[in-house]
Amino acid sequence: MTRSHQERRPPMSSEPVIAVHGARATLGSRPVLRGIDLTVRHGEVVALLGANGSGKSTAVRSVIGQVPLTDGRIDLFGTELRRFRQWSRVGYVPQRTTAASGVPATVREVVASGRLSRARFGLPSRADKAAVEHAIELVGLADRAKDSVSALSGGQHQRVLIARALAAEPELLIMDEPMAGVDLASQEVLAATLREQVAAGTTVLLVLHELGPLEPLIGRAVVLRDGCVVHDGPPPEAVGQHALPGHDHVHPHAADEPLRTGLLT
Ligand SMILES: Nc1ncnc2c1ncn2[C@@H]1O[C@H](COP(=O)(O)OP(=O)(O)OP(=O)(O)O)[C@@H](O)[C@H]1O
Repeated sequence: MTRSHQERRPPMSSEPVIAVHGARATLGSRPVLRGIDLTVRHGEVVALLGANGSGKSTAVRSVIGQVPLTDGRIDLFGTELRRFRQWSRVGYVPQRTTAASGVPATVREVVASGRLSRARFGLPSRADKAAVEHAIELVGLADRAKDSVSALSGGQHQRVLIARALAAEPELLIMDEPMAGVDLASQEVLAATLREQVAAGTTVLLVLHELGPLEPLIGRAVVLRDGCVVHDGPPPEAVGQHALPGHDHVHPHAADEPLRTGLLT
């Protein structure tokens, strides 16, 4: 990332970046998280793995405050979630949806929206604009910056979402299945982008259904089953080949999904 990104980093703290203790959450009447513990320390790259419906998305959505806990506690950067306000330190890339957004925003506008949490006094500063351009370059879309996002492929959409998260130069990047439905060329761009973030010291929590091209970056894997952690340690070797014991993940983004997907939903 940029020099300013490196310089901006606070001194290494012994506080975990994410600390989840005994987290329970219910969606509808269904207990989806059933007492999860998860700790992510500064500079770690942690993959959250598990079968469809095991609670991965719910777990990361609870970490960013989108799903309330019925029990347990979550701290971000040493602050209890309900008192945490420093959201510009956190970049979030949601799971890609297939709903059309219909929003005729350009690539640059969508990426710039990710910088709003850092902009002061309303107008974007020179540094804000530079960070937006840098994020667009990182994901290899500089030549598409003025194009409407509705003209992009699914993989390019995903790159825009990631650039939007990177525009704020977050210290913690949380991504929900960033490789889902992404073509090989975009996967390589995303892996290179992530490598650069990790080298700059960014802490990363990723929901994945296979390690794939990100495998060399992953330091630890946490595997969920039925809302419980069943493994927390080295990435299971066979995950890249879909051979995790009990693996029954069916990918939600099948090849026949529409190319145009909702960016802002
Ligand atoms: N809004 C909701 N209301 C009720 N149940 C829900 C809701 N959202 C998710 N669920 C259920 O909660 C469970 C966990 O869902 P979640 O999306 O966290 O799983 P996941 O591990 O991320 O799955 P996937 O790999 O398919 O994305 C599933 O059984 C799902 O059907």
